[in-house]
Amino acid sequence: MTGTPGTAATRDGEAPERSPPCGPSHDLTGKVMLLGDSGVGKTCLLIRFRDGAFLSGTFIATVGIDFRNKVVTVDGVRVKLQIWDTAGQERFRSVTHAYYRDAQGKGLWHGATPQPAWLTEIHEYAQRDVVIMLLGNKADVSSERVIRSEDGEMLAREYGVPFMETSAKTGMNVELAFLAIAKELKYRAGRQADEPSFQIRDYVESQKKRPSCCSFL
Ligand SMILES: Nc1nc2c(ncn2[C@@H]2O[C@H](COP(=O)(O)OP(=O)(O)OP(=O)(O)O)[C@@H](O)[C@H]2O)c(=O)[nH]1
Ligand SMILES: [Mg+2]
Repeated sequence: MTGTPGTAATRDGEAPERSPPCGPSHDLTGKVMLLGDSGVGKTCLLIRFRDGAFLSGTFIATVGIDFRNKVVTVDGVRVKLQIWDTAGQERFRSVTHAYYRDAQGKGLWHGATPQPAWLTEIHEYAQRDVVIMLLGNKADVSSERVIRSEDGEMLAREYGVPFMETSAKTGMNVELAFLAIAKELKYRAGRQADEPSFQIRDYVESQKKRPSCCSFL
């Protein structure tokens, strides 16, 4: 869908993209960016989604920007998500801004408190019709979870974006977060005549799991 930086690049251990004899491996491509403060779990969410594993142990902050591809099938359409994992540290901000322009989907992951500043950044640097999703990661950590959830819901309502809590540790809602973006991109790419309209916020609300709760209730 876009000529994005790195589209033709290959990673260590990742084969260069070639079409198999029977046709291309996907029907459309979308670029997704993960944004948020350092340590909120962006890289872990990507690894959970891509490889089904959790990176526990020593925290290694991302330097600059990195990407992984994953093809998902939504409603019979294969969508290649090119997922850009940005560094949350302030000193890399100018590097990551350069990549905003071509992204169709963005995930904002927040740890303890929602960060409206990231939404302001997206509006400043990204395309107008970018798909934004607000995620509250580390939902498996019980402390302050409910407060976080309420804050997240409120911020999401204010900005008109979907919100869900995720956990890279348990996998909760991780697949859904990426699939919802893939569905939206597929819907935008070409709606069939008999296809019902797709509202990403309604879809997320109907599908998301809520953290099983709460020690003080
Ligand atoms: N309990 C719990 N810990 C998590 C979760 N996600 C990430 N972590 C931990 O949080 C720390 C930071 O995770 P990263 O994914 O590296 O954070 P990041 O957002 O990529 O940070 P930067 O690359 O600096 O922007 C690591 O120690 C992870 O093990 C989660 O869902 N639950
Ligand atoms: Mg990282």
